[in-house]
This record gives sequence, C-alpha cells and structure tokens, in this order.
Amino acid sequence: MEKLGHLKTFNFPSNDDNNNKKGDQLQSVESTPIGGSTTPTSPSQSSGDQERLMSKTPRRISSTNEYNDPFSNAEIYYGPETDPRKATAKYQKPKKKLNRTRTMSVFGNISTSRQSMLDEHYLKRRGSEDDTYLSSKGNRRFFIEDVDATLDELLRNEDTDRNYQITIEDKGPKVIKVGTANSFGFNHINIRGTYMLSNLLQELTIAKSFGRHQIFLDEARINEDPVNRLSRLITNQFWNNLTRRIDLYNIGEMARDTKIDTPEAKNPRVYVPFDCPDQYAFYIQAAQMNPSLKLEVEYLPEAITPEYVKSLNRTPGLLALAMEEHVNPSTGESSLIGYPYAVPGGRFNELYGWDSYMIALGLLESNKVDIAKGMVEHFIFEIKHYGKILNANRSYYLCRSQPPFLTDMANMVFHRIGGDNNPSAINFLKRAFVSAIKEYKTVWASEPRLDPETGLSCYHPDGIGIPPETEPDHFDTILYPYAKKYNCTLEEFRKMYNNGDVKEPTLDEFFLHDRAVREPGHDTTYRFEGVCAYLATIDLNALLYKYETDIADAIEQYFGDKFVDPNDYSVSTSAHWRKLAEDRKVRVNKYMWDEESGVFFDYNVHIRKRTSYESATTFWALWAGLATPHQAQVMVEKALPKLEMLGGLVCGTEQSRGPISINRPVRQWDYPFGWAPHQILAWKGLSDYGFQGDATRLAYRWLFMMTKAFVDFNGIVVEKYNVTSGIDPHRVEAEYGNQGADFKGVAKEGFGWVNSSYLLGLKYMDSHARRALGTCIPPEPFFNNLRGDQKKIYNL
Ligand SMILES: OC[C@H]1O[C@H](O[C@H]2O[C@H](CO)[C@@H](O)[C@H](O)[C@H]2O)[C@H](O)[C@@H](O)[C@@H]1O
Ligand SMILES: [Ca+2]
Repeated sequence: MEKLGHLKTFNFPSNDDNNNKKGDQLQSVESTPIGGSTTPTSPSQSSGDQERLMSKTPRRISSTNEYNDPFSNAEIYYGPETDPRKATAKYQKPKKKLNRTRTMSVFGNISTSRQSMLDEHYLKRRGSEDDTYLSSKGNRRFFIEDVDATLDELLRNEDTDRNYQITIEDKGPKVIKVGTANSFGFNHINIRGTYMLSNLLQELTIAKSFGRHQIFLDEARINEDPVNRLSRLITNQFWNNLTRRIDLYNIGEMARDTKIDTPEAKNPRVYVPFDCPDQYAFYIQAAQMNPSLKLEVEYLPEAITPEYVKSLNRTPGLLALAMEEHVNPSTGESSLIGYPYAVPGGRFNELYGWDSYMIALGLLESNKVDIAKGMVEHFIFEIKHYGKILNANRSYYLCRSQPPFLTDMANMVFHRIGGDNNPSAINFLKRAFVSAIKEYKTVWASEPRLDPETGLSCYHPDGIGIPPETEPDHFDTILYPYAKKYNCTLEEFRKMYNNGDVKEPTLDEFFLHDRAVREPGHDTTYRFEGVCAYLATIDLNALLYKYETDIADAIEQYFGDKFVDPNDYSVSTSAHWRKLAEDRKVRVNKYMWDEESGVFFDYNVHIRKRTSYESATTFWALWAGLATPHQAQVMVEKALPKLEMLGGLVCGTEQSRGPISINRPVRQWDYPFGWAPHQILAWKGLSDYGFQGDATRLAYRWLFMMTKAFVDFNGIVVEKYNVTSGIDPHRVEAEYGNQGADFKGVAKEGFGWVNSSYLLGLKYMDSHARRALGTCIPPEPFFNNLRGDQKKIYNL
C-alpha cells in the first residue's frame, strides 16, 4: 500500500503534457506528491520508485484527474494541519514525516536543484501572461510560490475596506496575477472578479492554516459553480466544524462561551446532574489531567429551582449531556465519550433545542446520521435529568425549553438507522417516544404552560430576573427610567433588581414575558413583547398536534397499542392520543383561525382575545397536518402574498410589526427578516398539501438570496437574512447582530439551520433552476422568462 500510495505521487502540476516538458523533468528528480508538492524525496521510497525517479520516466498509474480532485476536502487538498518541519525538530525523523501521498501543496522552499533552475528564470523577466495557458482547455492550475506574500498582496490591493474579506463593496482593481503551474510560476495569469478573488483568499487562508508556504491550486477550485461550492462546503466542511463530541481532552473547547462576561465566567465550568456520578468522575479526571485548564466541575442539586438557576448567573457553565462507554481497542481501557452533536455556530457554541431539529434535517441530507442520532440521545438525557429539552445546555437556560420537535426527529433518525428491520432502531425509537411523552405531559400539557380554560399551550417558562445571556445593552431603554428613579447607574440598578433589593412589579411582568420570548425561539419580536407568556401561539399548538399524532402512531405500531408509561404508570392507547389531537384541532380552529385573512393568529389566554400579528408560523399548521385542505387553499391565496418577499418568506408583515423608531428598534424576528426554519417548515407544509409549486418558488427565492450573498460577500452564510434586500441581505443590524458574518478570510462553519436550508431547498430545484442559481439570476427575471409549462413548476 505504501508503495502504491507513493506511486500516486507521480502527477504533474499541469495536465497539459505538450507544454510540460520542463515540468516533467522537474518532477522526475523529486518526490512530488499529487498536484505537485515539492517535498524532498523520502527515504522510505522503494528502490523501484527511486529508479523511475532517476530515469526521469515517471510512471502514471492513472490519469491526473483520478487522483487530483480539485474539490477534495481541505485536509486532503492541503494535507494535515501540522507542519512537518516542526515535527522534524521534535522527533528527528524528517523524511518519514514527509512521506505523504496526497497533497496539492508545498510546505517549504522548493528543492535546491529546482530552485537554481527557477532562479535563472526569475532573473530574466516576470509578469507576462501565459498564452499557452490561457488557450489551454480543461483543468488549469496555478502555482502560488509564496502563500503569505500572495495573501498580503491580495488583501492590500483588494480588501479596501480592511475587513479581511473580498466583497462587492471593496473598490480594488479586482485582479491579481498568479503564476501558472506548468511554468512553475514563471508565467502569469490574471485572476479577476470578486467571486474568484474571494475564493482565492479563502483557499490561501486555509492553505496557510495547514502550514503551507507554496501551493498548486486548481482554477476549478476558485471558479467553481457557486451552488456546487456552497453545497460541497456545507456537506464536507461546515458540518464537521460545527460538530462537537465531548472527550477528556476537548472539554475546554466545548465549555467555551462568549455570551457571559463576568470574571467568574472566565474559567470553564461544567454542571453535572446529581445522579450522574460517572460523568462527575469523568470531568474531574479531565480537570486533573489538564490543571492549566482550570476546569471547575459542580454537581447540580436534585431540585433545580428558578432561585437556584438565578444564583448561577455569575458562574455560568456547560450542562452535561449524554455519554456512552467507549473501549479503547488497543489498551482495553474503557472511558466515557459524549454522543456527537452539532452547534448552531457563531456565539452559539452549545446544543440548542429547535436548532438541533433543523440541523438534523441537513445532517441527514449529508448522510451524517450518527450526529443526528446523537442529538436525539442528548434530548432523551435532557428530559430525564433536566426535565425538558433545554433552550440550550448552559446553566442560564435551565428553566426554559424551545419549540418541540423530538417525535419527528426520532422518526427521521429511526428510518435512517434501519427502521423496522433493526431491533436496536426500534429500541431507540421507543426510548425517544417514552421521553417525548414525558416531555409532552410535564412540560407542555402542564401549568403554567397549559391554559386550562382553552386547553391550549403557551410558552411560559420559569425563571427570575434579567436573562443574563442577552447582549449587555439590550434592556437599556427599559431599565433607564428605573435607574433614574433610584438615582443610580444602569449597572447598579441591574444588580439591585436581580438581587431582589427593589421590587418593581411592572418590570417583573416585563421580564416574565421577555424570558418567555426566548422559549419559542423567536427572540425577539413585537409579536411577543410584553405578552408572550399569555399567548397560545399557532407555532406551539401546531407542534403539539404533531406530537399527539406521532405519539398515537408510535403507540399503535411499536407499543402494541397499549402504552404503559414508566414515568407515571398510566396506560394509554393510540385512540386517546388521536382524541387529544382532534380536540386541539377544534380549539385551534375556534381560537386562532381567521378565514378572512387566511391566517392562524395567536390567542391571548389572559385577556381572551385573538391577536392580529400575521406571522409566517401560520404555515406550521400545514407542516403539522393540522389545517384542512380548504384552510391551506385560503392561506396560499391570502396570507402567502403578504409574506412572500424577494428572498423568500419574511417573519411577519410590515404592518404587523408597526413603525420603527429610536425608542422602538428593529427586532430580529420581525419584518424585514427571514429565517431558515420558517422557510423549511413552509416548503414542507405547502408540498404536503399539494402546493409544490409555491414551495418551489419560495425555495428559489431563498436559495437565490443565499447564493448571491455567498458569491458577493466572500462565501458568507449567516444566521438570518433581510429578505427584502437584493444587495446585502446578510446585513442585519438587530440585537446581537448577524452570526456567521464575523470571519477573517474564510467562513468555516456557515450557520447550522441555514446550512440545512440550502441542502433542503436544492431538492426542489431542477437542473434549469440550479443553473440559474449558479449565475445568480434574480427571482423576477428568472420567473418572467420561463416558458408556459415551466411556469407551472413555480405555480406562476
Ligand atoms: O442570546 C440571545 C438569545 O440567543 C438565542 O436565540 C437565538 O439563537 C438561537 C440559536 O441559534 C435560536 O435558537 C433562537 O431562535 C435565536 O433567536 C437563544 O435561543 C435565546 O434564548 C437567547 O436569549
Ligand atoms: Ca473587504
């Protein structure tokens, strides 16, 4: 294998044999890993290899392309993330370390023999364009002889607003000369335009992070169709960078949290459920193994009260998640290891509730089933030990949940791990449903979330005081009059209020709703401000309807239609759960449906009045299967036109949001912003009710907006978009800003649910639409230029 692997290294920087005589000679005197890395010959080469090298007749075992995939992952394209020269110093085994079989890149300076040849050329002239290169067909390649210098030049000339990104807003010449591969950098070619230059910046940044000083770079890699590039990055890189799996060594990284900035939050801290001694021992071991980490490990009490949660505000920590036993095959030692999960990204470096469902949809699209399954395991653990699926696994989220999706998530994973044919899949499904039933009964169908009068549920979490994870100035406008009243600073007032030193019932009421606003995941919006805990929302009640029907199906199929609840010993049948679903449907129709506007509105259980905020979550009634076909039709005719914008569905109508002013700033879950979960659920709901064309049209809009931002703004993928903006939809200046926008050189993770939305949206696109997206054709010209029969695809 070693030998064969090494033979693979006989590749050439150009696939143009006619123009490659010099390249052949150069290659033949050195061990040249695929793509033309100029690492020195390894002593571990076989003598046959050596002979071929010395005879200058390198043998190809296949075509260049077979081994040189211009779209391979960065770790393959640029090699391992360590610089062998450093390893050399440490281990004194230089040659062995360099015996890599696949790389497109170069670590250090090129060999002396080649250097002398190139030096001659360098003295003569540089800067002419490589005509043979320009006219050559097929895959062309560049030789970047100095990655750092090219990066500097690129940023100096092209990043004119100095944000380490090359975008349409930069005013540079939009062109850079780079060496061609078949001349080893002697001849040059121009790379032009924002998209290619920004891709060059991204590739150089990655190459540098892998310790590369010189690289060969395929033109195809920086000129890739953007739809392919984005889906490739999501599938092969973004998911990996968002995935976490707790082990003894990485807990520092997992525990990292930028949201809270108290001195006590500096050290990483883990809270462990009182009845998980194995996990406690595991974290203590992790702390002892790396004392410089200063990891603090604490048990949680058996009863987790709002007072206790508030007491942790200054000492926040990560909450333990599900772990499994792992036996090291070489030592036979067993230890715990966490189930994998994916985080949303940006400042959200923990396991979220509804994000996880949306992310799981995308992970499954990318065949990353084990991570989606891991997240279900974590939810089972959270329900058992924390009493609910948490907003996220940090101590300050202990009192609240997020929109419930566990039953659907478990079903999806179940089918991907073998379904009915796999007994362990059935066991997994049953465990998940036992947990979901507990969650349903104790969280959503119990007070204070259950309104006994209407039988509907509200987002009404426990908790005390100001949510500590919010950005520091978020409540300034609200708190300012109180600071004035007590003649103190805002900070002093915050402390007094949180400590209970002052009593302000109006403020208590405000924060009851503010904490509630964070449970529906729609934090924040004028739809919920000052009222959230009293609203039976269409979102939650549609999701609970889905729980009820999913539970009925599971009881019928997997529990012999008789479910003995191990948590409260009650017995129920599928008929019981179907009745719960039917009752909920009747109530939702009675309290929420408005035929005239075609919208399911929220219902205020406190003042017993339907609200009038038109929200995109009205489509969740379709996703859950709660609406009638007639209601779906009315929704499409009346509500959809009000919510459909250039870039897809907007959160709510502008009229519902109301006017914006200095005292009434924009909120991120209001007009004009659009969010991936709204798109994903609406596409599915509309398709389920036969409105495939509307779903496809909405998906085109969303994908266009994402692709255009990706092309024009250095590969950006963000948490949310301004769906009314055709120029810079990623620019959202609300609350904590836009996650995913803050990167230097290259975006590495996108944003969880937005990544999913791209992969899912593409499933609605035929090849014609994909091509149009690849050239960023805006929705209106695209739709207007369709033929009659094509228009039907988009219900136009
Ligand atoms: O820190 C402010 C808020 O941040 C979270 O909310 C937002 O991000 C979440 C993760 O992507 C997402 O689930 C939520 O819908 C977003 O609005 C967090 O969930 C909030 O509790 C928190 O207050
Ligand atoms: Ca810039």
